Amino acid sequence: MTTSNTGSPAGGIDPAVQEELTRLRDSIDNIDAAVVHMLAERFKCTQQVGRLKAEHRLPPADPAREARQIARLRALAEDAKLDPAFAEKFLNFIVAEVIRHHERIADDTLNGSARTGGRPRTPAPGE
Ligand SMILES: O=C(O)C(=O)C[C@]1(C(=O)O)C=C[C@@H](O)C=C1
Repeated sequence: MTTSNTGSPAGGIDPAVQEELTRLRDSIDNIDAAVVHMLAERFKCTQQVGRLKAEHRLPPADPAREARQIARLRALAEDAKLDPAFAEKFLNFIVAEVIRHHERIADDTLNGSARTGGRPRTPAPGE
């Protein structure tokens, strides 16, 4: 091709099409904002779970719980006409991040940096 693709036709976008696109993008922006807020709330809960697990020396990951969550979300996705494989991948992506947080909290709890307000603990002499 000799012309570059700028993403819009040379004569500009039909105003009716532009209006429809803007309307849909406004909804997408609202949905994305809701997703971010819901994820933030979910992470607030999982941070508390991470602290509880660390205090009681429980393992960061619970594969049996994850299996139940995946089965449930796959069924919900199917009902909602969302690809269940995508729903499973999305949950796994989030849970992997949660487990990383749990491991960090457990580490901080064991090493005492939680008592220093999250700052790295000063190592003892010879450490
Ligand atoms: O329910 C727990 O035990 C959690 O730690 C939360 C959570 C989750 O993000 O949903 C994360 C890790 C576990 O493997 C299972 C579930």
